[in-house]
Amino acid sequence: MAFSLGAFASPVMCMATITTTNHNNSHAFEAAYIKRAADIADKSAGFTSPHPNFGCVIATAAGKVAGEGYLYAQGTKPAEVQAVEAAGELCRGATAYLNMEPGDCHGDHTAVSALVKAGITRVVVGIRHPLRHLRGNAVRALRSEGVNVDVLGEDLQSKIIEDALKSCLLVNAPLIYRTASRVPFSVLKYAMTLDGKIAASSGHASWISSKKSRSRVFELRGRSDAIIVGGNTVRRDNPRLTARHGGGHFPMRIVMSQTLNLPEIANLWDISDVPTIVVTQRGARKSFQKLLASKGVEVVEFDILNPRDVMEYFYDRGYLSILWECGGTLAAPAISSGVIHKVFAFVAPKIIGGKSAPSPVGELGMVEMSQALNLIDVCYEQVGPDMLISGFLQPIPDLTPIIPSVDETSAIDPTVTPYESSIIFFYKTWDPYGAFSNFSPHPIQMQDDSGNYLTWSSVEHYYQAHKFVGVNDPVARDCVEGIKSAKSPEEAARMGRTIQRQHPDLIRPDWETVKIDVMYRALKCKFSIYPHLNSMLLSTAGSVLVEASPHDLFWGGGREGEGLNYLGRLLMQLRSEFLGESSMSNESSCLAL
Ligand SMILES: NC(=O)C1=CN([C@@H]2O[C@H](COP(=O)(O)OP(=O)(O)OC[C@H]3O[C@@H](n4cnc5c(N)ncnc54)[C@H](OP(=O)(O)O)[C@@H]3O)[C@@H](O)[C@H]2O)C=CC1
Ligand SMILES: Nc1c(N[C@@H]2O[C@H](COP(=O)(O)O)[C@@H](O)[C@H]2O)[nH]c(=O)[nH]c1=O
Repeated sequence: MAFSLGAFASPVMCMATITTTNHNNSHAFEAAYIKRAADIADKSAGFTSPHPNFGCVIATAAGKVAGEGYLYAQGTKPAEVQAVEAAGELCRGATAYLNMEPGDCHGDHTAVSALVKAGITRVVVGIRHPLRHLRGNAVRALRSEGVNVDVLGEDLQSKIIEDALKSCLLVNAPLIYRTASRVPFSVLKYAMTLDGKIAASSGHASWISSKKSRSRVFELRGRSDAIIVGGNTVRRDNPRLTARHGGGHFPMRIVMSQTLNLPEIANLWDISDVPTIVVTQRGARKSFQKLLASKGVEVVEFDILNPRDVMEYFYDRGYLSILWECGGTLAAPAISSGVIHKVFAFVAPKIIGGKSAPSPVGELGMVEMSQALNLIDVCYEQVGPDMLISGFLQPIPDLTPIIPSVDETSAIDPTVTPYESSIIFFYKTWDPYGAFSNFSPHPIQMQDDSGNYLTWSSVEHYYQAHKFVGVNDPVARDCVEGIKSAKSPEEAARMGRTIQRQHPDLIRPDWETVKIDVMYRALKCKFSIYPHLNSMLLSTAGSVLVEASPHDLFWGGGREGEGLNYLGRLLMQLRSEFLGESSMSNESSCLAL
């Protein structure tokens, strides 16, 4: 079977290759059905936003497709329900293939109960739901109903399965990127001549790419929530930016203009078919803002108009994917601020020349080829006479790990089952598990290098001060004393971090290698000498512990599990060690208070 992944995920001449082995052969059917589910899920791209694209294929034990379905638009019948209805009685004992674990926005488990009631006995899931509050729920619910669930990459592993898994990631790439980066998934698209120009030096650009390529652009538009251009493109091209002939939905149009020095009459101000939003600098041409408002064009002012702030704003408004069709002036800051995830470049076999003719990306401040940004997962596809080159600027984020990697989980704590364990988040001291925070008011007594026991007001005091311990400099010794007598853990943290930033020369040279051990010793003392803390830690056995710091990506878990969560890991390691000991023992370098 051969299925295409659609415009954002074109399979044509992709760099990834599949090597077939015996193991792969046994997974070939599984992979084909999952790819089919991803393929039909892709049909709704643009319509389901901000929901994911869901597809479901039901196959009988004999390998016959009995029913299919995909989520047509948000609020419509779930893919699983449609597939079950189509398959009818053939569902009994059949396998359902889902490109993504179903969500459960309304709390009614519609998809799960449809599969269970229909008599499906096995479900193969492409990827777990990317949103943390939904991730794992449906898989757990199906398993608790006795359905055999296999998740790609977890329960099924082979090269061919990896490839099918990738199809599932690609079909919901916008949601995955949006979740990880907290900006909408952004694609920069441009058409350029073979000599790298997006217009003649006069600014004339219609047309560089062929009609076939431009039809492809309509498709890309139809998969996006909005299209962005800069002020110059509006002044020069008077674009419409509609998805005409594309068959997709009609995206919003967004114009970024600092000056608002824009024409009074423009195609984009005609909002009879699609709305337009103009984003601008606060206070820019108030009279023009009024004119736009009178035509029904929404104007949004920013203190400083830049791509990142604009993208964060549209993230908050729920946008999933954005197509940038600007020129190089705006494309450059969009790339350098890290908001562009994917590039679609249509290269036409034409040469226009011209020293001042614009190119697709303006100044990025790079001076050596070694600084060039390399695209990932590059695809080459011929569209009419043009070549379409597409690829990602940032790798597809891995949202699954919490500890962070599945392989490491059992090494850290064998009581934790990756994916299926509940997660206990802690962060602020007033949270239910706030005592796990290093800021909790639990003094510890630790032996110093000379064997004397010193009291530290909190783990944080001890940790921050040890950045400067052993440095042969009176200023470093003062830092240790200053942090030790800080009035609160917050103050200790502030002092330690500020001095580290301003005087990196005062930090002990081995800090990066010893800091985990420093923290481990302090935590071991804290959880050894306070019996109620020890019990609290043991009571969490089997759960993943995550410090829910959105900022600290080393000690904390980050906003969406992207952090390394070293504090959570150390606590799980300690828990495992305590559970392995018959009685609580005190570390020799730590004294009970
Ligand atoms: N072949 C192709 O694929 C395409 C070709 N073109 C061609 O390119 C030319 C226009 O390119 P270009 O001049 O680069 O136009 P852009 O579309 O990149 O627009 C640049 C404008 O964007 C606005 N802007 C808002 N915020 C920022 C910011 N933070 N940084 C930079 N600019 C910002 C400014 O508008 P303001 O001045 O109003 O404040 C600026 O002048 C035209 O000839 C057009 O035909 C354009 C798009 C695609
Ligand atoms: N010149 C050029 C493109 N230019 C882009 O398309 C916009 C015009 O869109 P519309 O008014 O809807 O047809 C224009 O402002 C610019 O953003 N695109 C392409 O695929 N190929 C081309 O050769």
